[in-house]
Amino acid sequence: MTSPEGHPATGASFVVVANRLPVDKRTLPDGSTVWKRAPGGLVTALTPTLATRSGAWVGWSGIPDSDENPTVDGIDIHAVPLSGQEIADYYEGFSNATLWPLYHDVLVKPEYRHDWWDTYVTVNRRFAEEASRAAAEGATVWVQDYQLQLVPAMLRELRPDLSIGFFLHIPFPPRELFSQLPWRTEILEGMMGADLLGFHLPGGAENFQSLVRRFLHVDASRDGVGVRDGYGTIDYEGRVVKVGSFPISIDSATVAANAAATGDRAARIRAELGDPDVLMLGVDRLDYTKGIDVRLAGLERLFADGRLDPAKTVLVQLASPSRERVDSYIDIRNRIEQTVGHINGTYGTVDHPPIRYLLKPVPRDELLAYFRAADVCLVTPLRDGMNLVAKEYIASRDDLGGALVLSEFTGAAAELTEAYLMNPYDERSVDDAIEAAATDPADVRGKRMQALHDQVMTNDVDQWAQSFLDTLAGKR
Ligand SMILES: Nc1ncnc2c1ncn2[C@@H]1O[C@H](COP(=O)(O)OP(=O)(O)O)[C@@H](O)[C@H]1O
Ligand SMILES: O=P(O)(O)OC[C@H]1O[C@H](O[C@H]2O[C@H](CO)[C@@H](O)[C@H](O)[C@H]2O)[C@H](O)[C@@H](O)[C@@H]1O
Repeated sequence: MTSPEGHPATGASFVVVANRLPVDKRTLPDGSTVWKRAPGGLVTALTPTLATRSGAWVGWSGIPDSDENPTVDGIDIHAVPLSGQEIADYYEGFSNATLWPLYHDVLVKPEYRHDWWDTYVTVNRRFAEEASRAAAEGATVWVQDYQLQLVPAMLRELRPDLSIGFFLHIPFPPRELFSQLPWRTEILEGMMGADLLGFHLPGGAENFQSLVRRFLHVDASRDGVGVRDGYGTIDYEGRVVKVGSFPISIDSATVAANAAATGDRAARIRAELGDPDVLMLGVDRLDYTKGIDVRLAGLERLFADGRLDPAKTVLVQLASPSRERVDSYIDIRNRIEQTVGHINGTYGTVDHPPIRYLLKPVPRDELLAYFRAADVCLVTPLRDGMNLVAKEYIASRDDLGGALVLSEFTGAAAELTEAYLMNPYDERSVDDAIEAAATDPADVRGKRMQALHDQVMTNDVDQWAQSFLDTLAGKR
């Protein structure tokens, strides 16, 4: 059934459009398969809104050529199928070998390929068409992230009745870097299809305003953008587009409760590791942005200089495989594995290698037990949009144990100012922060953790979603 305007009368009044669906296909021991809700912060944050507003989620399953549409926990799934070639060109290529490095300070050289761009346009159109089919007349549609920057304008053209939001989860680069992009005007025009554009930090929003002034020749407000309110405005094609800063967070209360319930697993982890004086932890997707190499180099210097004792220190590095066919990811994996081998070979003994490295995702409860066990969590990215690991570690520590070493180049550093902040480009800063976090007196570390814990418990992911959606709805 369609409305007089030809839009689905029974569609969803709230639609999320994201590269990934919020579900995973799992294989059971008997070989059968089931779809399960993926344990991500975004789906947790949006589940109440999805349930109360008859919501739908448009995305890719992560599997080539799959168009199964399972309903999981009441979420109406609209799968967007991608062929193997499209995964190579749109996801691994344009999204993760062009945009990802360009938006992360050109840490590796972005590849600018016209065939990848053509597939990015084709796939963005497919997402927009599926969102158009899913949305009821006048619905709110929230488009997520750099993989789908053309969707807002494509969707507005198909469905001018919709209220469209867009949120970028990674940094938005300054003019000097963004201008490299051969399709810079098209990307900006694509994003400007939204009614509200959200970034983690005011700086990203202000970079965007500067770029649309330069390349789209539009009038963008010049007052600073505030955090969660005080948005900027851009006059564009007879509409006013809002631009704001909405730092994402985690489901803090659930993380805190589940971490506290891990029981004595944290103590057993320490015992299994030989009861070290200092247990350090790294938890990351294996990505060159995350600075896993930075923390390994810092640890090696601290061992070499006698500032930390390798016999009494353990670093557990939990890494989850990511974008494994992209060259820069193959390179960083090789470099990290070589360095781990070098440090263990040089500073370890047969029964005490100081670094324990795992390349596989760890089950959620086990991860929370590691957070509870660790004296120091090392979050050392060269650039990161937010970094939820930092917030998960802090939420896990209602016992006020532990200390967070945090790179200034993460979005999280803007709020988590009581962390042991460091500049990953400055060896002295790296070494001093790691050493201080490991050796400061318990009362100093406890006070810092108290302030961090209060911050993360007060600002959770529900607040993030509500502040964005209220601003989109004109309530703020
Ligand atoms: N080895 C791992 N095992 C299980 N979960 C992981 C692992 N590494 C990262 N994660 C989870 O993935 C998420 C990473 O989010 P974030 O730090 O924001 O970075 P990104 O989204 O860039 O990977 C967190 O929820 C974290 O707990
Ligand atoms: O989908 P993948 O290619 O496997 O990558 C996983 C996600 O990585 C990126 O995460 C970002 O979003 C986080 C939440 O806002 C933020 O904390 C982090 O700093 C970002 O890197 C990416 O933006 C997502 O689209 C990916 O799904």
